Amino acid sequence: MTEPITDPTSDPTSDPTTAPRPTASAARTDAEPLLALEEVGKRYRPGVLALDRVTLRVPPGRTTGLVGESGSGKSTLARLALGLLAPDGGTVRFDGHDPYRLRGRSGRAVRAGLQFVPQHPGRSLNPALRAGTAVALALAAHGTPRRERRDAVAALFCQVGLDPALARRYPRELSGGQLQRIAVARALATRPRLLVCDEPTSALDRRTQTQVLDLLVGLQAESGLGFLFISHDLAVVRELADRVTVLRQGRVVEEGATGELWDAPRHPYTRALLAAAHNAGTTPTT
Ligand SMILES: Nc1ncnc2c1ncn2[C@@H]1O[C@H](COP(=O)(O)OP(=O)(O)OP(=O)(O)O)[C@@H](O)[C@H]1O
Repeated sequence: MTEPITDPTSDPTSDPTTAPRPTASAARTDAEPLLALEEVGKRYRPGVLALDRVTLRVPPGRTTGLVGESGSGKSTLARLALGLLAPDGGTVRFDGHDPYRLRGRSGRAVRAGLQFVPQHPGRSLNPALRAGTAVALALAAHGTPRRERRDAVAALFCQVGLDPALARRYPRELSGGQLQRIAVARALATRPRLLVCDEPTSALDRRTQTQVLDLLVGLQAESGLGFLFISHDLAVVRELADRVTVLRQGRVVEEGATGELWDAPRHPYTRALLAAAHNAGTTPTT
């Protein structure tokens, strides 16, 4: 993004430079967010402003959806949330800590609470390792004793709805849906409080997408996990998000409760995303 962003809307309440920041509505959900990005900016190099004063919060046990088309800054925001990048401006806090500065033993303990579910689990799993070994390595990194790992792997496979026998398979021997469940199992190995899910279902067919979404909903109900759920597809986000932030060219154009945003989108860009979702017929069937 090289030029200042011009907003085509004539609705002044939709303009991020004039509209009130969504603090009041965010504050309504919970007093203390688990993840909070406040007025965050990120510039990769002069002229490439990936994020501009973005505020987004995920309360404990809740789901915040982040939508926007390709290049809007979603993955950059995910990397900031995970502490893989430092912001140029603003603050990022997970459980009160700056994730970029979590170091040492105490830092690792906090960091264990923050995990990632990628878009293409097949690419993030080592093809030379059996699926169970990948999960066991995550358990080992979290300090689970060797003698407990086999049972813990089996329990995690069961938790994500997989037959523990699949732990012996290599990634190439598993379906996309199975790989995504293993990615979730691996993320759960550290008993996280928040999962950052970056397009976790966009590489899956509709039926498998629904199954993975159901899995995430079930995990949240079971263990109070929070999700930052990132997608270009509003229809998918609608399935699980309590609130949605709409990002366009690095700026928040709209934020609100999912149902309200779905029923009465204020910004033309949100309306365009919704229309695209309707036209593509991407609303998952349940
Ligand atoms: N490492 C990088 N170096 C320079 N520019 C980058 C880098 N990563 C991302 N960008 C730029 O920052 C902007 C936001 O990119 P980002 O990947 O965060 O968007 P996105 O919404 O996740 O896109 P997609 O859905 O295609 O993954 C884009 O203009 C992109 O070209």
